Amino acid sequence: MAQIFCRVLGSAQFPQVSWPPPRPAADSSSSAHVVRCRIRCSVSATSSNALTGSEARVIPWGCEIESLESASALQRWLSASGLPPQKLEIQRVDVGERGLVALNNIRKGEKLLFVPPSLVITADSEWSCPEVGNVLKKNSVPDWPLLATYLLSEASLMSSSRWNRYISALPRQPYSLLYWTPSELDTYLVASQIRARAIERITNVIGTYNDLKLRIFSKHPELFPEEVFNIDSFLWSFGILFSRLVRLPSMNGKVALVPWADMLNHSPQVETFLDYDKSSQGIFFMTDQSYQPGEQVFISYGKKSNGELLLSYGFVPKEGTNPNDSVELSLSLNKSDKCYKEKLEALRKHGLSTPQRFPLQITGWPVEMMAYSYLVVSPSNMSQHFEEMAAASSNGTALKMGIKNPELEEKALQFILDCCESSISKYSKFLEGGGTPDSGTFSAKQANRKSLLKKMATDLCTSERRILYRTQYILRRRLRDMRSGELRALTLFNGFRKLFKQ
Ligand SMILES: C[S@@+](CC[C@H](N)C(=O)[O-])C[C@H]1O[C@@H](n2cnc3c(N)ncnc32)[C@H](O)[C@@H]1O
Repeated sequence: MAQIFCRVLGSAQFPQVSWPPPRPAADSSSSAHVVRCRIRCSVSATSSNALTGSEARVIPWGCEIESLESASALQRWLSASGLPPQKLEIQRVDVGERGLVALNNIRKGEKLLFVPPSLVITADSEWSCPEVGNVLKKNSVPDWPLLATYLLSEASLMSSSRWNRYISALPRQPYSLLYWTPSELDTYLVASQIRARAIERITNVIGTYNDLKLRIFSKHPELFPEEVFNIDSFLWSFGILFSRLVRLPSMNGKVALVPWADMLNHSPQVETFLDYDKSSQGIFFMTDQSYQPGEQVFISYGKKSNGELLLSYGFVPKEGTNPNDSVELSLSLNKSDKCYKEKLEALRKHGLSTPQRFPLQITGWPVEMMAYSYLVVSPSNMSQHFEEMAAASSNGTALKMGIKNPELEEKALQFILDCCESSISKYSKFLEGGGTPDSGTFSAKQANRKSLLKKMATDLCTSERRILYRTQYILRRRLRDMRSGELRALTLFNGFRKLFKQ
């Protein structure tokens, strides 16, 4: 399948920005104009920060996600600005707070939306403060940080920006893992590998912001005032990109924010995605099921696991409804292994390391994980095969029969089973213990947030443990069959021996 929201990252993380060293500073003669036109936003410190757990500034843009007022204003503005009449309307919905709901009968295979390019935000969009955009472009800032800065620059201009209606309807406080504090990640996601992915992502966003600040913002303080371009506002704008940006296959993979289309929620049961229609010159999608009036219409954000959906979009689908769900199992070389160094070297040569994470699905595990396990349990007399095992762990090529033998296979399966069981026990400790008890007193808002995060973490951990239980069951059965097969062979052999002795 081609692309959908935030496909740009796939399973990898945000690419750290590194572009050529800054060129000579931009002409600052126009900066007075920029300062005049930018409405300085006063921000207050009330909520806790995803990075340090310290006090952070409240974002003054956007709205509460359940707010329909700003969504209706957005709808009116879009219609007046060239959005053709729609068969859909923004409404409060059961899944996803606000969503697009069918106004008429919609057939399977129908094309919907047709958002014109003039209503789409891309890296080529005009800046209300062109001086700001020019500095970023002169410094060859890549699309993602450029769009994050664009959003903030336009947001700070409020009604002077043409995107005011759009920005006012964006959620002020999304719940993606980008906004969880380190202590929330540690408390609620201690068992899940998604915690490490969240930390990687937060670190990358901070690194990107620091790069921008060092190379550009600090050199043009009149264009990039700290009140607007700070780490808290960047976390917000990156959060908006992670949860709403689309990559359009028919526009050579161009990334875009598509107002109106980005009100569509995700369903793991549909496969349709947004794209550009060359003939009608608009962003559209083709329904892959029919809808009756009043029903919510969905698209797919991609074949993502529940953990990946929580990471970028801040929600976990209902248990058992996501056919693309998976859980990562972390495998490590044994530090006391005589061949530890040799094995690690072979892994590194193929872009792997220790520990290494592999995705398990309810339907099975990747061949790469099996090859990695062979390498972990191989004795030193198999060192001539380490290289081949490491390669297979990386690219999934089949191991030769000479390497695969029943004894080693049994050891490898037992190793995976042990890792699975130790992971299950971490999940059970969290799920049955309910995490570390909350200490201190909280405002109603803080208590609300805590119970929401805890619910999402519990849903995620329950779905991940379910996959681990299934894997454990299959591994145990396979080992039992192997062992009973060995036993049968041994009994048969002893029977023959007795026969020949007689
Ligand atoms: C592209 S926006 C969709 C519009 C969004 N509901 C709104 O009101 O702005 C993506 C966000 O919608 C919500 N969302 C999308 N699909 C969802 C689902 N299946 N269940 C719960 N929330 C969902 C999440 O908050 C996600 O970050």
